[in-house]
Amino acid sequence: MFFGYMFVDLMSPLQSMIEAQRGWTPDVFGMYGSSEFILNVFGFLILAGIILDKMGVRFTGQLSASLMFIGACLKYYAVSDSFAGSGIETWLGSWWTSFPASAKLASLGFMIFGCGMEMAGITVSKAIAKWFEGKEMALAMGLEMAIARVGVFAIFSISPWLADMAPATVVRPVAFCTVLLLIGLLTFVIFSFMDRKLDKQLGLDSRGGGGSEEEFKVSDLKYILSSKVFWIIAFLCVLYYSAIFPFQRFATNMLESNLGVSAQTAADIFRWFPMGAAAITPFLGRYLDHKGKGATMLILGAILMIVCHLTFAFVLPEFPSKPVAYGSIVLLGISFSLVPAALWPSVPKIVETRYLGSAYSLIFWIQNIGLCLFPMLFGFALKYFNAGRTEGMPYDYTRPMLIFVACGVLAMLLGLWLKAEDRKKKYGLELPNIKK
Ligand SMILES: NCCCC[C@H](NC(=O)[C@@H](N)CCCCN)C(=O)O
Repeated sequence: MFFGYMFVDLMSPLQSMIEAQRGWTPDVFGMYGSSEFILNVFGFLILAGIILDKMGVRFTGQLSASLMFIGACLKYYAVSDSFAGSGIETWLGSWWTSFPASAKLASLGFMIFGCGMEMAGITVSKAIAKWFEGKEMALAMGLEMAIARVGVFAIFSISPWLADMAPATVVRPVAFCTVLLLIGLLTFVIFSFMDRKLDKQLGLDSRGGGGSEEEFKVSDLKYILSSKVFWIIAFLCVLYYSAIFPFQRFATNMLESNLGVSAQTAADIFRWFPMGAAAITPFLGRYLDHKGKGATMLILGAILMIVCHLTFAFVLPEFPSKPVAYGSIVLLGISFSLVPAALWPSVPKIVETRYLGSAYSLIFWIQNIGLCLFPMLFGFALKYFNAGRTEGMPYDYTRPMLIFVACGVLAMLLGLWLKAEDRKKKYGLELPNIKK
């Protein structure tokens, strides 16, 4: 997860450089960002959930880590100098000419990587639920997400530094993260041995099944799809995350434009966002394990996000102050701890373990639709509202940012609805995870 999250965001602080070196304008950059989710949206994630519930965490984990590595290799080739001037580049550049050939192949690589990354995400969640059932599950998930956030922090620091080394190039950070993904694949193989040992101790079969619960059947999906609370969680998830991950991709340039600073300085400010989240998420997970209050945490997280995005939209352009920028980013980090820390451990409370993988995959699927559309929508909004902008001028982010504010408002309303449903139907979303 650490290396995966690094790979996802390695281009984020390099928007200006990739525009200068490979001609990726903001709309191209936005579409490239969306490509991570395209195959998932067109059904791969549903299949991934079924594979996970049928084949178990070890097989699915190794398959997903392999896909991540293959996708990364393709993306590396797309931005490399050997691709520039090749026959493939000529052919890819001969159609849909407004979208550069390097962006087309990099997007294909990112699509394959994205399948592996999301499949790994659900696999890891199911593995944690298996290893920590009735124990410190939220803390374990919180730590996993904290490690992922440290990855984002690390890449926001390392990527511009690697890219800026003479001769400045976007290729170096891509190559670096591709090697890390190979190491990630090897670490999952090691985990698989440990997981097999756990199964032996628990008396489970080679796929981690065969305990007291029934085996998963594809028809079980109907139990998930007919649950109202499942849909509330899924829509809350898509709205909340659509205002976080797509924003993350544009945040460096937003700060660059609003504060009038360099890309490096903007990335230096923004990298504290995942760090804030990394520091707090495990504590909130622990709180949830011992005290509960999951639904309340979701509402609070959405409110904090609204405040932050309003600040980026209206306050920063008027008062381009670094303390205001840092303050809002730390606050957004707190929001980004509250929601994930409460959201993911809530899923095992509303569905049975045998179809937990499919429940996670359906939530990820709906979330991926948002993550796929929002960078495009935001990229187009940015271009539309900056129609008169000339090369080198800062972008105006005020009106595009309202897209993210609206997501926050809707997520907050869903959080309130979820809390009301929980009070009525007693899912235990406000109760601690640890059973004494
Ligand atoms: N075991 C993973 C729990 C979910 C963590 C969550 N990630 C997602 O929701 C992903 N579907 C989206 C990741 C987008 C970047 N690739 C998180 O909070 O990071």
